Order: sequence, then structure tokens, then C-alpha cells
Amino acid sequence: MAKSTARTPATPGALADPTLNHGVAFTRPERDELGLTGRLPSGVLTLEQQAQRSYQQLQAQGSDLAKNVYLEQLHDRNETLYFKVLTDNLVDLLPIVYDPTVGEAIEKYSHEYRRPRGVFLSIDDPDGMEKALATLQLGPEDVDLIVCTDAEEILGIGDWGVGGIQISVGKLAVYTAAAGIDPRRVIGVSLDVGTDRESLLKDPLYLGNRHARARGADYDAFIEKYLRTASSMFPGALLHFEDFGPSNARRILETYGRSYRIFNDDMQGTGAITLAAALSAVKVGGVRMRDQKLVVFGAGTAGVGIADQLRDAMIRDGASPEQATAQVWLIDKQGLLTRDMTDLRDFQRPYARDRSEVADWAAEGGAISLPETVRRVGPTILLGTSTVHGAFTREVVEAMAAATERPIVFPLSNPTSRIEAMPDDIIAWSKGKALIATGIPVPPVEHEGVTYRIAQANNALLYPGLGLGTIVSGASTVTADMLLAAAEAVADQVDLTQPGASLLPPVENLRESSAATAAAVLEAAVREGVATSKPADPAQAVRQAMWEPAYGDGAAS
Ligand SMILES: NC(=O)C1=CN([C@@H]2O[C@H](COP(=O)(O)OP(=O)(O)OC[C@H]3O[C@@H](n4cnc5c(N)ncnc54)[C@H](O)[C@@H]3O)[C@@H](O)[C@H]2O)C=CC1
Ligand SMILES: CC(=O)C(=O)O
Ligand SMILES: [Mg+2]
Repeated sequence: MAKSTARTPATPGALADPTLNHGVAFTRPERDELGLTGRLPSGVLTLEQQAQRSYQQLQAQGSDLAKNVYLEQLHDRNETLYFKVLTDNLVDLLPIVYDPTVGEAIEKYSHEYRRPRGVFLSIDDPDGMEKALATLQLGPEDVDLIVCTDAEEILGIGDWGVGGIQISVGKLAVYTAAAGIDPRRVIGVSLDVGTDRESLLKDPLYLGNRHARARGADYDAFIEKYLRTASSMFPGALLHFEDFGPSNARRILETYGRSYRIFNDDMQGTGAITLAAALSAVKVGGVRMRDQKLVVFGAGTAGVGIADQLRDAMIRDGASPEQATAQVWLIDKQGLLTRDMTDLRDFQRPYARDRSEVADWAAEGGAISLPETVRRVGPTILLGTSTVHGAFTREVVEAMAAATERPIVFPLSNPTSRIEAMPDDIIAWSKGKALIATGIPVPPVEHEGVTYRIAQANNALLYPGLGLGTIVSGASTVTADMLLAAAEAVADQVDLTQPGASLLPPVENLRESSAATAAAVLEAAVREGVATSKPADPAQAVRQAMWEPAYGDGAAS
């Protein structure tokens, strides 16, 4: 008997390709033309109706992680529909595709894995890098943005190896939903250099390179090769670096920041969004920027990136560089950082205090604690970038409130399990005086008849607009003035007239806010002479460049 050759026919191309697929929104003529006759139920829905149905399906998922996975699968089926759902429900869904749920998706990547998204570049095959990027079949003019991570310091949850691809994917989703970056012109990249997390190395299902993290010359050569390859294949692309470890993050930016179009979100994006929140807080608090005293708890990539930007803001407001630097105190695992310590990182050194200055401060085992520093310094701003949940205790916040009328308290660590203090506690302990911003989304806090809206000082409120402005300007590098323009544009959008007002624009307005930020960045790039495109009307140029989720002509939409 002849062998049967019958099999289920393959999904026709237009349904299988998420960038082309409109699903049941394909009209009848389109179905005929694309060879889909009989391959879809006969009803034809609009994009709006499809989005309604998807949103209902999403709500039926049992957990935030399940929602994240559902959305990923939707993205794999129909990109336009995915972005329609995401853009129309950004307030609800930002915490699902991004911070904090993305942290869980990263931890469980190898177990929740369905299908790949992005490009995986392996340190064990550096010569395969060009070949891997070439599989995308994109030409030199086809790419605006590449987000890469080596996943050594994902959010505040540390080293997650290849699972870090999901932070690249999440950051890109926010770029598109918040600023209309064209999703067909972006690439997410995992730079898989191994992992030092034992549990991953021992997990039979782990999908990344199964060895310790490469460091030293091999690592440096791999990063340099990535920069050379990505920027020669896609010369127009902005190269976004995310969640690298503290020593590499800064070193890469300092080494290559002037020769490649790179942007480190954890240092520069976080610095700029926190500066924006601080500019608002300073307006409310009344102490001039040049007179602020800043204590940073957790002096790593984000903490010192923010300290640098706040120090520069003090200088712009009239402080001398020496005075501004002396108004910053850094605390890390060793306690308050002092110059006599032998394990300081290069970037911490400028802010380390002279030991003689703190000779009579209380120290436990040689370490000067956060509460002692706050009591002694009387800071006006307290910043948390330590990943230490609960580090801002009642004692610390009360000491801040005793020293300054409107203490500025920014517990910025992500995800929720790492936050230094929750806003309702800070509001209660400071008797409603504290001016607060957090890294995660937090609901408003009621206290003695006032509703306090908590600013989300997450770089997601700034980097999409910064990226859009950089892309539209064709800027050759991301300059300090472009970052400052972005911070000021974000701060300018805030209405501080009501008691308890948020220090940053709400996520509801993120698309509008990103457009305004992008226009300001574009203008700064032109002023600085790094722009290659100089549109006469920056606001209009930015709006025109923003991609909208729609099927375009022909489909029911
Ligand atoms: N809100 C936002 O937009 C952003 C928030 N972050 C958050 O900031 C936190 C830090 O991130 P990175 O700076 O990238 O990490 P990092 O590893 O570079 O910095 C963390 C620093 O905290 C220090 N630290 C750890 N335990 C400590 C302790 N008990 N006392 C004092 N210091 C301690 C570490 O030694 C390190 O220097 C993370 O939770 C991350 O999610 C980071 C970037 C953006
Ligand atoms: C928000 C972000 O970039 C971080 O927590 O690392
Ligand atoms: Mg980050």
C-alpha cells in the first residue's frame, strides 16, 4: 500500500508572519488575493474589535506572568494587534510587558519559553555575529534602534544570563508603545557571555551558554566586535545598552560614547528622568538646586549616573564644581564611602569623603550607616538605588523630615521586591511632607485629606522620547545636552499647582509626553551640531515619524 502523503497544510504566509498578519481583519478580497480562502472563519472584524477580544482574553489570564506570556504570544501572531492593545491600555499593561513583571519573565525565561524573539549573539561564536544579524535580512538603512543586554545586572535582580533577552524585548515594546518607534525597524539582542548564577548553570532546561561569565580581554573583544558589527551593518541605528554590570556599563559608555551612537539607559536615562523629578521637587520644596544635599544609597550604575546629573544641575544653578561634588554622599555595601577605602570603583572616587571629616561619626565594624549619615548630613534628597528592600526605615525618613521642610525621597530600586520603602509609609512617617518618586508604578496615597500621586521615575518615562528625538535628528552621538533637554522637557510637562501633585507626567500621557521630549532632544541635537537631519518644524517631524498600530489600506480597520 502506498504511503499516505496527506498532512496538515502549512499556515499560509500572511497568517504566519506577525508583521503581515491581520487575522480575521483580512477582508474577503484580501483573503482571496493572499491565498487564505477558507482558512479563516467567515466573519470579518475590525482592529478595534480584535483588540477588544484580545483584551478580554488577557484579563482572563490568572497571573501577571501569564498575561506577559499571553501578550508575547499575541506579538508572535499579529504585531499590529499587539501594539494596538498595548498602546490603548498602556497604564494597565506597562507593568506587564515591562517593570515589574518583566523581572519574573526573565527569571523564568527558560521554563516559559515558547519561541524566540530577538537575536542571540554568543561569546562562544564571535565570528557568527554578522551571520546572525544578517539572518534578519535587513539592509543598512532598515534599522533605527538596537537594544542589547549582557544581563549581568537585570533591574535589581542580578545576573539572569540569556533570560535577559526579555529586557531587550520589553524595552523595545515600550519604545514603540510610548514613542511610536517603528517595531519593524528595531532589534533586540542578547549578548550571551555566560552566567555566574549557579541555579541556571545547574538547570537542565537553561537555554543560555552553560559557563561562567566571560570577563577581561575576551569580554572586551566581544563587546567591541558587537559595536563594530552592529554599527557597520546598520549605520543609522541607536545602540541602547541595558542592565550591564556596574563596571562594564560605565566603562563601555566612557570608552565608546564619543565614537558610536550609544546610550546607556541605566546611567543616562535613569539620570535624566530622576533629574526631571528632582527639578519638579525643587520647585515645590523651595531649596535651590545649587544648595541641595544628596545622599545616594547604592552607589552603582544608576546611583552614580544620577549623582553625576544632579551634581551637574547644581553647577548649572551656580554651585562651583567642588561645592557641588562635596554636596553628594555615597553609601554602598561598605557604608559611607571614604577615600581611604581600597575597594572603591573609579566612578565612586570623586564623591568619596575624607576620613578626617567623619572621624567622630558612629561606625559599626568601620562602616558608617545610612541612618548615621542622614543624621549628620541632613540631606535634602535621599536616593535609593541599592536593591535593598526596606532600607529607608521610619528612623531614616523621620531624620530626613527633621532636617528639611520638604524632604525629597526617591526609592528607585526595581522590581517591587527591591524597593527601599513604599510611598504610603514615607508619606506617613514624614507627615505628608516628603516629595516622592519610585521606579515602579504605585497607586496614589491618601493622607489627611490629600491625594498624593506618586511619580514613576522609571527611565521608561524618558528613554522612548529621547530615542525618538535621536533617531529623527540622525544624531551621531547622544550628548549631555540632549539628555538635559529631555529631562527639562519632561519636567516642563508637570503641573505642580495642586497639593500632592505628581513630580512627573503620568503614564496616561506618555505618548504625548514622549513627542514633546523628542522634539526638545531633536532641537538640542541641532544646536549641538550632531544632527544630520534638521527639520524646520521639530514637533511636526517627530509626530510624522511616530508609528501607529493600524492595518493601513485594504484591511478592515
Ligand atoms: N527607576 C529606574 O529607572 C531605574 C532603577 N534602577 C534600579 O536601581 C537598582 C540598582 O541598579 P543598578 O545601579 O543597575 O545596579 P548596580 O549593581 O550597578 O548598583 C547597585 C549598588 O547597590 C549596592 N548595594 C547592594 N547592597 C547594598 C547594601 N546593603 N547597602 C548599600 N549598597 C548596597 C551594590 O554594591 C551596588 O553598588 C536596581 O534595583 C534597579 O532596578 C536601575 C536603573 C533604572
Ligand atoms: C528601569 C531599569 O532600567 C532598571 O531597573 O534597570
Ligand atoms: Mg535597566
